[in-house]
Amino acid sequence: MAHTTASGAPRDMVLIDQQPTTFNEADALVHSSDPLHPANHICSLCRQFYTHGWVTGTGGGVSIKHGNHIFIAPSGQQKELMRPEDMFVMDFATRQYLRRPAVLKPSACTPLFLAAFTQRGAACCIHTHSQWAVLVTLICESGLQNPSERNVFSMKEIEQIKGISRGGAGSSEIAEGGRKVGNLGYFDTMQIPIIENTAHEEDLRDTLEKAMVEWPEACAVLVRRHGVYVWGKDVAQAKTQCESLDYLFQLAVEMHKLGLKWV
Ligand SMILES: CSC[C@@H](O)[C@@H](O)C(=O)COP(=O)(O)O
Ligand SMILES: [Zn+2]
Repeated sequence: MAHTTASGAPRDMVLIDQQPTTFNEADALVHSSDPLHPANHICSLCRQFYTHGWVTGTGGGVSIKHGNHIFIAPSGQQKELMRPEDMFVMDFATRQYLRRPAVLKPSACTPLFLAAFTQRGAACCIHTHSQWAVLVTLICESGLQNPSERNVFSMKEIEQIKGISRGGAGSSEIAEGGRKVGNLGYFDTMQIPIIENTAHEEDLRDTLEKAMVEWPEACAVLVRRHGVYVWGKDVAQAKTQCESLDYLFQLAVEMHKLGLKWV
């Protein structure tokens, strides 16, 4: 059995740095025997997402909002090897870290995850580097599907579209801002905006927030040549929407190769 950390360092070294002999209040935030506790859940989700090719090579990530606490994985670490004690915990109201593991840095995706929690009332946000998501943004960029839709991915009349909600988070009939909620129907056109990539992940925040405002029904934002951010009112909704979208992105790429139109 490999006794190494997500960064590849011997596990014992990090245990000395990160696990004080006295179990303090900050550490209590990430220790639970409940597999659905956010600190445990992020680790198991990352292991699953790794097998889909969504978070390989340290890319991508996931964050969970639990009450007033935001759980965030560390930056630049192997996502499939995450441990609960590697998690950062932020107070949502004050944006102060309640727990910062020594040595590690919080994910560069943090401002993007916070945008989903703040603007959409989401409780989970997933970022993938899925090749299907990247390819869809490249096909849109080429204008070969629809020259007037380089900044949005549209699809309709595919059964899996019914797995996508309008807005991704919220449970009432009409959410804040007047947008409709509930899932898309078979004859609805699903539209996912595409924003341009930036040199640094955190610099995506302004355009991602703008896209959230301009596309109030979208439950995700594609990032050109990079991946996708998908959110939901809870972990289950964020995860299943991410799965449905990845299915649709792959299908779209295969349809494109066959010369078929998406809408
Ligand atoms: C392969 S590096 C990818 C990163 O630059 C970034 O795009 C990403 O998704 C993960 O950022 P991280 O700060 O490691 O959580
Ligand atoms: Zn990324």
